[in-house]
Amino acid sequence: RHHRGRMAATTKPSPPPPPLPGLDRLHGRTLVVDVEAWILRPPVCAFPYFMLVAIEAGGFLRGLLLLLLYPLLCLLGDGARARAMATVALVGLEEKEVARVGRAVLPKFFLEAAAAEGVAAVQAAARVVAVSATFPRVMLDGFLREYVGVDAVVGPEVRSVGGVLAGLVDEEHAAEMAAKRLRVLFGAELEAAGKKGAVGLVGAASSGRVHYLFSPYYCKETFAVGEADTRGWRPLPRNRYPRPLVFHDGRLAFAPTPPAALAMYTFLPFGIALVAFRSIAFSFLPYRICFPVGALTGMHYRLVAGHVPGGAGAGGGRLYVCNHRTLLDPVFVAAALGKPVTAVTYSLSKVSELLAPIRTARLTRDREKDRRNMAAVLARGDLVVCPEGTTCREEYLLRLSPLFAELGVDVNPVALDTRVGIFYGTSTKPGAKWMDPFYFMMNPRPAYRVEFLPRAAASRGGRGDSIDVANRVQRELGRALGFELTGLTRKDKYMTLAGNEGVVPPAP
Ligand SMILES: O=P(O)(O)OC[C@H](O)CO
Repeated sequence: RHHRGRMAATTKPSPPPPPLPGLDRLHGRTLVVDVEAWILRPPVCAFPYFMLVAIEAGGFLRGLLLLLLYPLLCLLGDGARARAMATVALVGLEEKEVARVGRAVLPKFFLEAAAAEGVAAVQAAARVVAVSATFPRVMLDGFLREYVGVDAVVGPEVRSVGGVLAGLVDEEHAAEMAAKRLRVLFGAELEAAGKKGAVGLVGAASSGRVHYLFSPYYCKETFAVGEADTRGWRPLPRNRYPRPLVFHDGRLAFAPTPPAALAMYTFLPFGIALVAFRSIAFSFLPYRICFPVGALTGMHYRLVAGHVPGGAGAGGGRLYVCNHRTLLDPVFVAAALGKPVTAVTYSLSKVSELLAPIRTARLTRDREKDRRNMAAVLARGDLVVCPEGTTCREEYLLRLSPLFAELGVDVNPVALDTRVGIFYGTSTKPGAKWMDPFYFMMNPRPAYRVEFLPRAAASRGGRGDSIDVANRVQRELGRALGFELTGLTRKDKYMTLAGNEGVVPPAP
C-alpha cells in the first residue's frame, strides 16, 4: 500500500495539520524515515550545514573556498551538488574533529530546522532508522541519535584513511556499509520487522531514487509527503526538543546560508578593526568612559543596579557571585561597580590572563587551597566568582559549586545575560580559548545585561548549609534571568562537547 499525504494545504489557517500517519499507527512499529523529507522542515537548504563543518572543523579559509565555489555548485543537480559540497567541506579533515562538530555544533542548527510533525513520528515508533541522501552520516549521527532519539543513521559514507577523511565512497559501497552496520545493530530484527511491516516515511519528491531501505522488502507501508503536505508543518519548539539543548559549541551564532555567509566574510575585516578598537578602549580607558565609547561602536550594555551594595564588606571586600556567560563577566561586573575586582578563574588561557584588565586568581581545584586563596583575595578587596565553573550559552543555570558559600561573608548575587549575533565568545577547545573575548567583541552589536540582586546571607557553617546557600543563590539567579535550573556541571558540559572532563593540567 502506498498512501498519498492527506495534509494538502487548506485555505483555512488553523488548526495545524495532523501528523501523517496517525501517531497511534506507529506505536510499537519500526520506522524507516527520510531525514530531508520528514525530520527537517522542507525545503532543506544543505549549504549552511556544510559551511558550518567547513568553518568549525576546517577554518575560515575552507569556508571561504566553499562559498566561492557555491555559484559553480549551483549548476549541478541536487545529488551531485551535495556530494561536491561534502567533498569541499570535509576532505582532508580529521574524522574525529568532524564527528565532534557533528555532536557539539550541528545539533543546535538541525534542531532549529526540525519539523515538529516528523520528530513526533520518530518519537512514536519503537525503533527508527533515519536515512539521508544529502548529509554524510558523520555529520548527522550526533544530532539524530542523541537529540532526536533514532536508533541508526544511514547516509553517504566518507572514506577515512589514517583518521583523515579522504572522499565519499560510491553509493553502492555506502549501501553495503549501511547494511553491515544495521546487521550489527539489529541482527535479523530489521528484516523480521519488515515482514511484520516496517513503516517507511519518504518524500514524494524522492520517488525517482528511493533508498533500498524504503523498498517493499523492508517497508510494507510507505507514506510519502510532498511540498503541499508539509507546507503547514511547524518548527519544533524548544520545550519539545526530545533532549534539551543545554550545551553547544562552535563560533558561528547564525545559520550560514549563502547570503549570510557572504555578509559575514564581508564584515570580517571591519570586525577585526572593531575588536582592536574595543580591546584598547576596555584595557586603557576608565570604566565610566569605556562604556559610552563601546556604545558608540554598537555595544549594548544594560545595568540594573537596584541592589548594588554600598561601602566595603565587613573586614574586607565584597563577594559577588554570578552566573557565567563569557570570560568577560567579571570585567562587566567591575565596570558596573566602577571599581577594580579580582576574578577567580579556571582554564583561562595565558593570553587572556596577560591581557585581562582586572586581577585574576587561578583556582587549583584543591578545595582547601582554593578556599584559602579566595579568602585571602577577599580580605584585600572585592572578589567575583562564577561558581558554575564554566560558561553556558543557553538559558540554563548549571549547579553552583558551594565553595563561595564557605567564605563566611554575605553573598551579592549578580545575574548576567548576553546576546551575540554572529560569533560566540566561548569555546571548549583548549587551543581556541584565548580568542574567546575577541570573538565576543567582534560582534557588531554584542549585548551585556548586569543585574545586582538582593544580598544573601553567608552560610552558618557546615557543608550542608553551604550547599543550601548555593542552591538558594542559583534559584535567585534563575528567577531573575528566567533561566531553567539544572544540576549539570562543568564535567557534563565537557563530556558532551569535547569528550573530556574539562580538567586542565595545573599551570606552572
Ligand atoms: O572556558 P569555560 O567556558 O570552561 O569557562 C572557564 C571559566 O572562565 C573559568 O574561569
